[in-house]
Amino acid sequence: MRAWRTPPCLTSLRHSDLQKRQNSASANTNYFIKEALKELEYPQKLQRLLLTPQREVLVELVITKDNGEIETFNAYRVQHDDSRGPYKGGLRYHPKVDLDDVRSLASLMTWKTAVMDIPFGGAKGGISVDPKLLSERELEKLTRKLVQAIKDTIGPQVDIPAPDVGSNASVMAWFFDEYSKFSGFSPGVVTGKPVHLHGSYGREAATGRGTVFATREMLKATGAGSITDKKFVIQGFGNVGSWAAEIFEEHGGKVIAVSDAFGAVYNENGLDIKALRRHIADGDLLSAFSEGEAIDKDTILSIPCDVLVPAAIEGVINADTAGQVDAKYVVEAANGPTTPEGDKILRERGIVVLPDIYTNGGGVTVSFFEWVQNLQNFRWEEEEVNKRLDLKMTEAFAQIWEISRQKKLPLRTAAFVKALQSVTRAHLHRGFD
Ligand SMILES: NC(=O)C1=CN([C@@H]2O[C@H](COP(=O)(O)OP(=O)(O)OC[C@H]3O[C@@H](n4cnc5c(N)ncnc54)[C@H](O)[C@@H]3O)[C@@H](O)[C@H]2O)C=CC1
Ligand SMILES: O=C(O)CCC(=O)C(=O)O
Repeated sequence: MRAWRTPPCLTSLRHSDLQKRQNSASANTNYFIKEALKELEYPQKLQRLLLTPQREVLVELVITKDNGEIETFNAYRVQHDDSRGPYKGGLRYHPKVDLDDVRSLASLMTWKTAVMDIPFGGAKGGISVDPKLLSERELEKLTRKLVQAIKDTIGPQVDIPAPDVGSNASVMAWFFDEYSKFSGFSPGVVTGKPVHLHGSYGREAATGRGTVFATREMLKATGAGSITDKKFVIQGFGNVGSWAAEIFEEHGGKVIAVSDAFGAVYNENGLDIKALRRHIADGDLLSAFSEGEAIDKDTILSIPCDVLVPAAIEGVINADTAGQVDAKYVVEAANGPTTPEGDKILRERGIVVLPDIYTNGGGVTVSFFEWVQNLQNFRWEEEEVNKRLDLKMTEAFAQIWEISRQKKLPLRTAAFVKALQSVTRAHLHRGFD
C-alpha cells in the first residue's frame, strides 16, 4: 500500500498533467469553493487547508479471475476533512474513476455533510473497474481486497464508506464482513448495507427521496407552487434517478423523459415510473419501454420541462450543453453535474440551480441515521427515517435560502458559504497543534 499526505504527490506533475488539471473535476469543485471564499475573506493559509485533502491513499488490487488469469486494478480513498467528525463518503466502481475525480468527490462530501449538519467529514473512494465486466464472485474478491488494503485507514469512528455509482448494498455487505474479520463485529464501518444485515430502512431510496424534498422546498420558496403537475426530465435511471422519478410521480409530478447510459424514453403525458422500473429490473432496455417513445439520449438535457434533474455523472452541463437546457430549474441529484462554465451560462439565462452539496444530501443523511442505529444496535421504522430526512432537508434548505437572500448569492454559493463557515468553525475550535 502506498500512502502519502498531500501535497508531495503533486510535485512530479508534468506540464501536460497541469493542463489537464485546469479542467479537472477537482479544479471545478475548487472553483466553486473559491467563489464562496470570496464572501468570507479567510486568510490564505486557512483557504489552503479547506481546499486540499488531508490524506490520499492509492492502492493496487490484484485478483485471480474466474478464468484463472490475474488482473490488477487501481483503487483510491481520499480523506478530505474530518474536523466535524469521521470521514464519510461513497465508493465508486467505474472504469473512468481516477485520483482527481475521487479528490473532487471527497471535497464535495465535506461540504455536503456540513450543509446537512450531520457530524461527519468528507471522503470518497473508488476503483477503476467496469463492474459489468466482472462476475459476482470477482466483484466480491475485489471488494475484499480493497478492505484488506485500506483497513488501517478506515473504521466506524475514522472513515465510513457507502455506495456510489457502480456499487451497492451487496458490496457494502462484503465490505462489512471483510472488515469484521480484522476488527471484530463492526456494522458501523460502512452504510448502505442490506436492511437484513444492519442496513437502515429508507437508505436505498434516500438520495432520490431527499432530492424530491429539496425540490419541493425550492419550488415553494421561489413561488412556483408544488410538485403536482410539474414536468420533470431525469438524466440517469440508477439508484438516485429511478427513486427520484418514482417519488416525484407519487407527489403528483409528471416525469416526461428519462435516460441512462444506453438510451432514453419520452412520454409527454408522463411515464409510468413503477412500470418502467419493473421493465428495467427485468433486464430490458429503457428505449424498449412500450409506453414511451425511444429518443436519442443525447437530447435529454434540451427537452422542455419545469425541472431538469441530472442524476448520472459529472460535467454534463457544460459550455457546450448549458445553452440547450430548456428548464426553469436544474436540480443536481448527481455530484458535480455542472461545470463552472455551464453554471455561468445557466445563471445568465435565469435558470435556478439547486446545488449537489444540498440536493443529494439525503443519501448521506440516512447513512448517518444507519450509523447511529448501528452504534445503538437498534432499528428505526421506515416512517421515522423518512420523517427525520424530511426535517433535515427542510432545515438545510431554509438556511441556504436565507444566506442566498441576505447576501444576494446563487443557491450554490450560499450552500458553500454555509458549509465553509461550519467547517472553519470546527477547525478553529479544535485548534491546530
Ligand atoms: N447512491 C447514492 O446514494 C448517491 C449518489 N449520488 C450521485 O448520484 C449520481 C448517480 O448515482 P447512482 O444513482 O448511485 O448510480 P447508479 O450507478 O445506480 O446509476 C447511474 C445511472 O446513470 C446512468 N448513466 C451513466 N452514464 C450516463 C450518461 N452518459 N447519460 C445518461 N445516463 C448515464 C447509468 O446508466 C445509470 O442509470 C452520481 O453522481 C452519484 O455520485 C449522490 C449522493 C448519494
Ligand atoms: O452515504 C454516504 O455516506 C455517502 C453517499 C455519497 O457518496 C454521496 O453523497 O456522494
